[in-house]
Amino acid sequence: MAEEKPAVAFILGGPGSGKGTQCQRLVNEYGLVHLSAGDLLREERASGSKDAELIESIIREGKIVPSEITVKLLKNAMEKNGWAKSKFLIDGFPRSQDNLDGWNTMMGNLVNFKFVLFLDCSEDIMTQRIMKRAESSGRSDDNIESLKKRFRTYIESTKPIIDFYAKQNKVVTVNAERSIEEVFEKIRPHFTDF
Ligand SMILES: Nc1ncnc2c1ncn2[C@@H]1O[C@H](COP(=O)(O)OP(=O)(O)OP(=O)(O)O)[C@@H](O)[C@H]1O
Ligand SMILES: Nc1ccn([C@H]2C[C@H](O)[C@@H](COP(=O)(O)O)O2)c(=O)n1
Ligand SMILES: [Mg+2]
Repeated sequence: MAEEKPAVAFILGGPGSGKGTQCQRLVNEYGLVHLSAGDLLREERASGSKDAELIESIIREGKIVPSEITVKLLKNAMEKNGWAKSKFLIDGFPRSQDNLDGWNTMMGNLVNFKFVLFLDCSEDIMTQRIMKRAESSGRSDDNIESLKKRFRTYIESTKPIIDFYAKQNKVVTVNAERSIEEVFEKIRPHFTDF
């Protein structure tokens, strides 16, 4: 019998829109598996692998790591979590056409892609949140110079991916400017049958 395909939702939005925060809420509520592409890249950087320096320079510059690296990390993490048994929230991916092409080539036929959750938030609010987070996060890209570059990358490379999925009616857009609880209440119904 053919193996069941894991359900996948992509969670997208600008830096500080609340992707990680809302994924954690969904994990607590529905037992989904949260995989943050950024977290996996930071772990890979910390492991000192051959890609570590490249990942660090790209993260600091607010650019996007090549899909060969990121898709492999995501696939490994999905396998570790139990391939077909799990339902995955993939946070911060695909962030570019290269990410999307790499995913389609390596994973397209292996998963049951459901939809993109887009957390829509103004740059002003995202800046306030990231600068607050910077006080304790220790992230090398939580500073105003890197943040400006991340916003540029978001507009130039990630927004077109969200638009691409929107044209196929595959995007659930949620206003992410409200409190954590209010945002979660808007998101929750979309995951009851996920
Ligand atoms: N709705 C909200 N209202 C107020 N603060 C929020 C809200 N959502 C998240 N935050 C706070 O904003 C900061 C950024 O949130 P989070 O890390 O979830 O964003 P993100 O989209 O994952 O960002 P990044 O892309 O940089 O990883 C955190 O400190 C978080 O506690
Ligand atoms: N698909 C991805 C996701 C993340 N990165 C890099 C570049 C981002 O600025 C950084 C942090 O990601 P976040 O934790 O903010 O989601 O990680 C990437 O290159 N490709
Ligand atoms: Mg995050």
